[in-house]
Amino acid sequence: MSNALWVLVETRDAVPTDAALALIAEAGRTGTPVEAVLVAAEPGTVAERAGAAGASTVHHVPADGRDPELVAAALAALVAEDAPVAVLAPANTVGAEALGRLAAILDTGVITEVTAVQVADGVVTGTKSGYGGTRLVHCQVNGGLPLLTVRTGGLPAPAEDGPAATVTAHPAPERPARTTLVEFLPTAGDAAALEDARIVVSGGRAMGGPEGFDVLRELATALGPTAAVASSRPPADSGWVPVELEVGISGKKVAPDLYLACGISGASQHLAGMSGSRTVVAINKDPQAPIFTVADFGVVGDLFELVPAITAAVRARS
Ligand SMILES: Cc1cc2nc3c(=O)[nH]c(=O)nc-3n(C[C@H](O)[C@H](O)[C@H](O)COP(=O)(O)OP(=O)(O)OC[C@H]3O[C@@H](n4cnc5c(N)ncnc54)[C@H](O)[C@@H]3O)c2cc1C
Repeated sequence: MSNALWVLVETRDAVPTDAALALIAEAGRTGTPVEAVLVAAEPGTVAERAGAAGASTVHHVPADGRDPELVAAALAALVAEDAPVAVLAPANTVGAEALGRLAAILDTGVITEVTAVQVADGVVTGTKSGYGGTRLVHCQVNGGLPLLTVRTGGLPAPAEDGPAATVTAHPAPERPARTTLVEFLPTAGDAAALEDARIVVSGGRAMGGPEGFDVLRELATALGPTAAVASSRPPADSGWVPVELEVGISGKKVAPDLYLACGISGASQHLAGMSGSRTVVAINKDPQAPIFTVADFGVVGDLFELVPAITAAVRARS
């Protein structure tokens, strides 16, 4: 059995995502050796970047890493050769589905949406929010190989000062027959940015329509490329923004450094998607709005006056 934590590394245009590199560094903070698993046509720059972030080895499987069924099959074949201490993946669409499938293949448990990982005496524990975002809980897998999806938005960027990792080549998995990925459709640009964003500017029903989100996009643009726009459920349900921008129990789970909730009341279903955020700032006209109970900083006022003023202040500083 390998004594390492395995981290599933995703790439965009053959470059590892910031989320994957941050997850390698988070795994390294447990004091356990870290190895990366890359499912992609070519290793690209992953050996250098993953090594610099703290991985000693990159297990390279030449297959389409955007297909969760292939990723699960690749991981299952690797685990059969050399089982790790645990497998970690970013808590995004591919990571969640791939580890869910892997759990079914290996008959083990998967802990989803964790915000921190600990390893003590070989036992892996994931910290996650529970009970609608009102509590933090520690979870462990009983018996089988622990699988964990990790929210990466709030993880610090790695130092990237380590040596390049060794690349170990593995054969492509046999294609599982249950599904065929026919075509990748483009997602909204906003949606692609949300999962890795360190700042999330989120709007609720108070935005009033699609054009209401313009003030949030202007603020996100002023804050720079690490900022992205999100929404509560009503704007997504009403078609004001793409459904991929919805945050909550039935939407995306985000854990950025800063979550700015604008005109969002703070329903438990929404809190479940953003309670892992490091700092929450809320703007709401109603001083009794429940969002203020979870906010680190609250501003009672009209978002259509306050948000443009914040944007102007950010632009003035930069
Ligand atoms: C099964 C289920 C799943 C759900 N899943 C989700 C989910 O994943 N995500 C989610 O978000 N919701 C989800 N919901 C819906 C959830 O219960 C709430 O209805 C929803 O979150 C409310 O959205 P909101 O805060 O934008 O709107 P509202 O609750 O209507 O709040 C709007 C807020 O804006 C404030 N406001 C109005 N005008 C202004 C202004 N000009 N300036 C500043 N503040 C202003 C108001 O004071 C109010 O607090 C789910 C519900 C169910 C039943």
